[in-house]
Amino acid sequence: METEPAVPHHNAPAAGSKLGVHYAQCFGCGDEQEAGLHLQSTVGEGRTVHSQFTVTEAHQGAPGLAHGGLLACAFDEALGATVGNLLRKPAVTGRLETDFRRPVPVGSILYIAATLDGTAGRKIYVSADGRLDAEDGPIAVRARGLFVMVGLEHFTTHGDPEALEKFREAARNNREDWNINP
Ligand SMILES: CCCCCCCCCCCCCC(=O)SCCNC(=O)CCNC(=O)[C@H](O)C(C)(C)COP(=O)(O)OP(=O)(O)OC[C@H]1O[C@@H](n2cnc3c(N)ncnc32)[C@H](O)[C@@H]1OP(=O)(O)O
Repeated sequence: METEPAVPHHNAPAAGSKLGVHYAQCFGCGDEQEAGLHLQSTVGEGRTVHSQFTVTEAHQGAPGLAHGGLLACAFDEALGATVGNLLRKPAVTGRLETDFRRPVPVGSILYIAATLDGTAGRKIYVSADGRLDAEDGPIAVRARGLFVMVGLEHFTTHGDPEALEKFREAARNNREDWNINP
């Protein structure tokens, strides 16, 4: 199947919109996860989303340095937020590749710029660069992801239906519409 350009949903948030927490318990963005990454994201121009993540002592691997797995988590979240908010269709990570180019010290801010690269049927291709301490800082991490669109039953079958209902209620209160039938 040919890859086509990804077209943002007509109700996708406009450039400049700050994206809220999608789920309070999410390790990537949730505000009820004390040691979580607390990623904050804003929609950029075109098919981009910009996210920031401050590396704390809770995120160490080697002393004073971010753990690579947590950096991969930050990219999973940033790429997932890009897919979910721009396409507004439920999708899960099928594949995530990360290149770690520079060490990321505790106290750094990682500036992650993610772009929707294309779609092929249910597959969504997305990639991101993470720069150290400034939007034009040196690239520390690069990632490419393949997300796969799923129906809502993916979450009701495998996840926690009660928590999912609260999530949907919050989305309804925010008047967010999801296309749940990719
Ligand atoms: C309001 C909006 C707010 C939104 C905010 C949201 C923010 C969210 C932030 C959250 C961030 C965190 C996000 C997370 O952390 S999501 C959590 C981590 N991910 C998962 O748990 C997913 C687990 N995997 C699965 O459930 C299934 O394997 C899926 C659903 C992915 C596919 O199983 P399914 O049976 O349904 O489909 P299929 O197997 O026929 O595959 C379909 C197509 O895909 C291709 N394929 C599949 N896998 C791979 C692979 N690894 N490499 C290359 N290709 C792969 C496959 O070849 C096929 O292609 P084709 O043959 O058609 O060409």
